[in-house]
Amino acid sequence: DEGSATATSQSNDVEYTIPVSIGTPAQVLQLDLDTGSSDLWVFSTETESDQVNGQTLFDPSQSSSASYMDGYTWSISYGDGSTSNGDIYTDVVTIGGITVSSQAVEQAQSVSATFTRDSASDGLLGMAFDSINTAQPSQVETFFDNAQSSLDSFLFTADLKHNTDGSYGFGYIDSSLYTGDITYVDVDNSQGFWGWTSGGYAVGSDDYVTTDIVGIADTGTTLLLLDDSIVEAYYNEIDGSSNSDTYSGYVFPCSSSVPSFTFGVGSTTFTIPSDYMNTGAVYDDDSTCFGGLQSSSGTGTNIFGDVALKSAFVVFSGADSPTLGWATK
Ligand SMILES: O=C(CNCCc1c[nH]c2ccccc12)Nc1scc(-c2ccccc2)c1C(=O)NCc1ccccc1
Repeated sequence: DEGSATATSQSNDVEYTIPVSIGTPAQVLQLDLDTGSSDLWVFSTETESDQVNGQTLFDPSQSSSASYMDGYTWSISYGDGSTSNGDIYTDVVTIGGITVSSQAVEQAQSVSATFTRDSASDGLLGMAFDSINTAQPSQVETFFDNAQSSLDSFLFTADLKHNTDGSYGFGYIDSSLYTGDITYVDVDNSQGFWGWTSGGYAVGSDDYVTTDIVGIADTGTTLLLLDDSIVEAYYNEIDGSSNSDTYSGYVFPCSSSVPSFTFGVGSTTFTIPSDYMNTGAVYDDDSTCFGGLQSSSGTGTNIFGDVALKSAFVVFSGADSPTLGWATK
């Protein structure tokens, strides 16, 4: 099979959600497809009611195909400090026309404030590798792994767009979504992520700097998070920029002009346009803007999040030796 689903940009590209059908009859939730984690979890009728804020709740009691996984629990914490946990049912899950008949659907019994506030997302669809799934007493598999036998090709694609809807493809590559060739790079999934190494970077029209940047392709992280040396070189080019404690990152006057950012992929390069590098005004001052490039110090890895991924058509190819494909669009 092959299929695709609309990737809806939420709140100016903070995250991208897709419709996921769960249960019989189908209950459709908007989930944040996240290549940086491996738990499929949903807001549920089991979620603490004071932690729900407009999200659509999955109700296993209304699904004739739901089956409780007795004794199973899950508990996840993300690097930004947000957390969620609960118990697990299996049920039929369909995404972009691809159906997995018995997918572990982790029910949130508790979520942290970040998720409560995020009314645009009814949960996460983890699409990293099974080794970092948090289910106990034993791990459960991702939708991507469970769908492998029914996908024409064992891959999914991301065509994320700036302030508009893009798409995720499953099991096939839609050649109308990109131009030129797809450049494939090796993936190191030893940490459970879509890990890869970029060959270097350039700030605006400055010279390209050849240097290995080891990072992950992460649709679940909004920003591009890189080493301090690169981040400092970038903000040196923006008048009035500073690393703000108040806003926990680099900010600059919204009137400043902002350079593009280029990163290496194999023997080619991709350029993030200037307007993707400005995420807009901070919450309490509309003349101060927050940068799309921020420091990765403290994260344990460089993260090519949505700011970088939406500059390309990206193929997540999950054979035994997984690869990442990048194409211009
Ligand atoms: O967890 C994921 C992917 N799922 C995110 C789901 C999610 C987590 N809050 C969410 C809030 C809304 C929607 C989805 C999510 N990626 C990785 S790998 C390493 C780190 C990390 C480790 C240590 C320190 C920092 C990052 C993260 C991380 O926390 N990213 C989110 C983030 C990164 C920076 C700032 C904010 C969030």
